[in-house]
Amino acid sequence: MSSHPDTLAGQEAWYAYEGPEQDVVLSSRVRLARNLANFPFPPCEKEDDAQRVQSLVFDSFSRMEHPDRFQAVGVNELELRSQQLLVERGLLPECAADKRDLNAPDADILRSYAHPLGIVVRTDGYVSCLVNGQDHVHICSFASGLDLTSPRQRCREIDAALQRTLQFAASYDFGFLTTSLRDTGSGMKLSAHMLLSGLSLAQQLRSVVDDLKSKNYGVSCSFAGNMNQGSSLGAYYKISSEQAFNGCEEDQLAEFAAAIRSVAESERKFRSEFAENKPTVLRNIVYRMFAAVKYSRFISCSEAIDMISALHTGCSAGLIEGITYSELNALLYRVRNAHVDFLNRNGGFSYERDVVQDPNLIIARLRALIMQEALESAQICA
Ligand SMILES: Nc1ncnc2c1ncn2[C@@H]1O[C@H](COP(=O)(O)OP(=O)(O)OP(=O)(O)O)[C@@H](O)[C@H]1O
Repeated sequence: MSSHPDTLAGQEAWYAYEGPEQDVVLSSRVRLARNLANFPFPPCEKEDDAQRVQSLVFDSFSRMEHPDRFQAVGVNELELRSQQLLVERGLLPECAADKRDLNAPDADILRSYAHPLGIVVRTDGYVSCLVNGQDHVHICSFASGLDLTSPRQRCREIDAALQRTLQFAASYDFGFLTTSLRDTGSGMKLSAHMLLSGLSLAQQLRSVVDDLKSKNYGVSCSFAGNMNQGSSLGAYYKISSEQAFNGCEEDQLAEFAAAIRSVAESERKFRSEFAENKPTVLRNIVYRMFAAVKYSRFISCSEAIDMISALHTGCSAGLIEGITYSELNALLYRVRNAHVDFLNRNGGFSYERDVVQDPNLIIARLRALIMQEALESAQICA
C-alpha cells in the first residue's frame, strides 16, 4: 500500500513527521489574512474583480523565485473528489455538511462562496494560499506538534514575496485590513489541534474551555461533535486565536503557545490520574479498540477517528507500543473518505466477492486494511 495521496513531490506530507509535545498537540497552523488595496473585499467584490484578484495573485506567485514550486488552480476546475482531498488536508475550507457527518457523501464546498476560489499549493505541501475566500488572500502553513515558529516563518516568506508585486490594504492605525474585524491587525490566526481525552474522561473540559474563552481563544470540535454538550469525536479539539489586534505578532504567538502548553500540562495530569485511579477502565477502552482495529472487516470514518484516539491515549499510558504519535496523526488523514477513495482508485486492490459490488463497503473495507497495516508492528503491553 505505497501510493498514499499524502506523498507529494516524492516527499512525505508534513504530518508524517514528529513534532514537539505530540502526545497531546497533534499539529499547529498559522494563517495570514491579506487583501489587495484598491479592490472591494470578497463579500462585496464583483465577479470580474474576483477574476482580476485571482490573476494578480497567481501572477505574483509565478514571479517568485523557483515558480515551478507552486501549483495554482481555480478550485472549480478541480473534480469534486480532488476538492474533497484538499478539504481533508485543511487546505480548502470545510462546509458545514462536512462537519456534521464524516461518513456522508462529499459536499460541494464552492456553494458557500460568492465567487470561485483559487488555491496555490507549494509542491512540498507545506504552505498554501487560498484566493477569494473570506479575504483575497489567506496564506497558511502547518507543522506537526506544537510548533508555531516554522509555519509562521513559511507564511512570512510567502507574504514578503507577494508584497514585492502586490500592494495589500493596510493602515498605520489598524495594521492589515481584513473582512472580519477580528483578523484586522496582524491578520494572523493561530491554531492547534489537540487530543484532550484525559480531560474528557475526567469531565474537566468545561473549565479548560471557559478559561480559554476568557483569554479570547476559540475552542471547537476538530472533526465532528457538539461543543455545547462537551463532546467531540475522538476528543479531538481545535483551539484557535480569535483576535489579531492585541500586541505584536511575537506577543500573540508567545501567549498562544503558553496557553496551549498549559492545556497540554492539564491534559497530561488528568491522563495520568485516570490511568492511576481507573486502570481497568482505561485498559478496557484501549484494548477493545485495539482488537476492533485488528479484526474489523469494515471501519467507518467516525469509528476510525475514535479508534485512533483510543490508541493514542493507550500509547501515552504505555499500554501500546510499536506505533508513534506521528503515525497515528497521519492515520487521521489517511482514513478520511477522499484519501481512502484516492488510494482505492490508484492502488489496484482486489476485494472479497461480497464486497466488490458495493462502493461504500469497498471504502470501509480499505479503511480497515489501512488501519491494520498501520498497526502491523503495534502490540499491547499487558
Ligand atoms: N492546528 C491545526 N492542525 C491541523 N489542521 C488544522 C489546524 N487548524 C485548522 N486546521 C484545519 O484547517 C482547515 C481550516 O481551519 P479553520 O476551520 O480553523 O479555518 P477557517 O476559519 O475556515 O479559515 P481561516 O483560518 O483561514 O480563516 C480546517 O480543515 C481545519 O481542520
